Amino acid sequence: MPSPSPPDARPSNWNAPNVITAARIVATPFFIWMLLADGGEMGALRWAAAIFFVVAIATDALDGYLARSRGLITDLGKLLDPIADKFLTGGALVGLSILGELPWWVTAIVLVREIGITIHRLFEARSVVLAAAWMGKLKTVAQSVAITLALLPLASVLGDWVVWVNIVSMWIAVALTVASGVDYIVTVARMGKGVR
Ligand SMILES: O=P(O)(O)OC[C@H](O)CO
Repeated sequence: MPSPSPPDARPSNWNAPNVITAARIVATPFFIWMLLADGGEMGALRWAAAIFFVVAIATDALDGYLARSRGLITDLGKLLDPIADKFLTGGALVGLSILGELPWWVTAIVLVREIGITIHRLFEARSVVLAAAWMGKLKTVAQSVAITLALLPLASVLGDWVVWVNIVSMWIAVALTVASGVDYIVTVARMGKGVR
């Protein structure tokens, strides 16, 4: 009599958290189109783009929670989730710079860090999959807050002080982007030397 095959302990790559992450990647070009189509006019499409961004960021928290709480953490998820975050935040920053609402140097610093770390993470994945560190997650939160403030046409409703809050939040996001990039490089260097 054939013995029952042992249950596969590894979760499938195409589980709910990873499907949500992939959906975020597929939907991001639509967000960029809405942002640019409004031409900085702060009309309905701009509101739609801002709401899309907030919902997409919320699903980022949701898929992370689902993966951790249901034991659905996979190597694919560890690679895909940061890529989805970078595609969304990078797309928002490029869109804001194209619209003339954000200096290109801010977008350039963030893109260099994000693309550099992504390429390195994909390269390293042949031997070890490096999940996001706490500082990288904090950086993503700071970027999300700054971008949300930049996307929402709040200054016309609440006053110019919102602009200053946005500028400060963007500085914090850029500082954390650089700091978490350095943290990533130091961690990888220490791993290379066998230090944990
Ligand atoms: O800084 P990274 O590249 O590790 O990515 C952080 C993630 O986006 C956090 O969800």
